[in-house]
Amino acid sequence: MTQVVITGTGLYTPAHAVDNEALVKAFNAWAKAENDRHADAIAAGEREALEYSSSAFIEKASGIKNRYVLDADGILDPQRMRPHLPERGNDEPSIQCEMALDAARQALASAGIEADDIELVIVACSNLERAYPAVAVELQQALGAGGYGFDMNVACSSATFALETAANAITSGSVKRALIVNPEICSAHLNFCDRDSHFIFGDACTAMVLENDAVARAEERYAILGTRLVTQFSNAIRNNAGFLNRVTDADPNALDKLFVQEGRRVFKEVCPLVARLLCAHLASLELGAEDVSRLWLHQANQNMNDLIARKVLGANPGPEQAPVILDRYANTSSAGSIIAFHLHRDSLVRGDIGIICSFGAGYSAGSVVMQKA
Ligand SMILES: CC(C)(COP(=O)(O)OP(=O)(O)OC[C@H]1O[C@@H](n2cnc3c(N)ncnc32)[C@H](O)[C@@H]1OP(=O)(O)O)[C@@H](O)C(=O)NCCC(=O)NCCSC(=O)CC(=O)O
Repeated sequence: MTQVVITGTGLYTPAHAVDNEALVKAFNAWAKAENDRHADAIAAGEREALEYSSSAFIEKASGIKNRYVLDADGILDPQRMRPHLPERGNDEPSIQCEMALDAARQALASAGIEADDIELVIVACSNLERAYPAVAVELQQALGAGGYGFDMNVACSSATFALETAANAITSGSVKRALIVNPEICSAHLNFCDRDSHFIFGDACTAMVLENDAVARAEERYAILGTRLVTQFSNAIRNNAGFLNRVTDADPNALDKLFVQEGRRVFKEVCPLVARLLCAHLASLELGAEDVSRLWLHQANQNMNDLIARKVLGANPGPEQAPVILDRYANTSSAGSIIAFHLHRDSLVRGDIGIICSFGAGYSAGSVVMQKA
């Protein structure tokens, strides 16, 4: 039987770091200016004054202390409150292709292979820069990869869904090597004027090389023992941006064309869904909590991750067992669990078992159980 292995990973981290203090300062300056602008209406009781944000709340409610973004200046400008990413011409590389190239080259180097060894390129992320041509096809050409490529979007679960897709392509014999990249520009879909969520997201891009074990060259390999995916429709995380916006005569700048969530509901509904998925997946592989050395969980909220890890492992996990990267990176959507895998796997030894787990909009959740070979 074909064994699929992960042989390389890469991570692109944007140059601009924004800590909670800087973000809150910009939000509060914007909120004060709005309140000043509407002072009469507020005094007349016709309008509620905007409340201020606080770093202490953000860290306590989410665990986030910092995020990396493609453009900090636009986000931190109270007159703008959104990144500024100038439009690129058709003859220039797209932003997502550029992010992906950096992460992909690292992943290829760690797998010890060349770009033309790759036969399948999947760009999997929450937001794609354009409708077509696929960013994956642009990346395929920019890298010099062979075969074919396509884009896919399963929001925060894009990476795990792509892992199953790529693993199946290798198992079927269709390709021997695949590259998955997750270029997330979450700062572009985030409403920085929404006190409830302005702190949630950051930008990053991850990459992974998957290979048929029989052709892999890298010494460090993670054998995929199984994948399991689940979806369950919910409006609790939603973004109505889409190509029909122009023709429905809806306001294309309306706030529902950005990320909107009911955070409490997400917390309550998604934790049990994910815990059930992971426990059932382990059981189907005849594994128990005691067999799991590491949980590389989706990085959205620290309290959520603690709860899921407790439900799956039966005890509070140490930082080694369920590594945290959301304190530095915030929620980078599909890239989050892969950043955790990329940065926190060195201490594993041969035979150790770990799970990459995603969850998010859809709802969607994915589990990839791996063993260090
Ligand atoms: C968003 C949250 C951090 C919010 O934390 P809480 O639920 O504890 O907080 P809350 O909204 O109930 O608010 C509690 C109190 O704090 C106040 N409050 C809200 N925002 C504040 C701020 N910025 N500063 C100070 N106070 C604030 C509220 O008004 C309220 O006040 P009062 O008490 O006076 O009423 C959390 O709910 C969360 O992370 N949920 C899970 C979200 C998640 O994982 N989403 C997935 C994202 S989608 C994803 O990952 C990507 C994808 O799928 O694409």
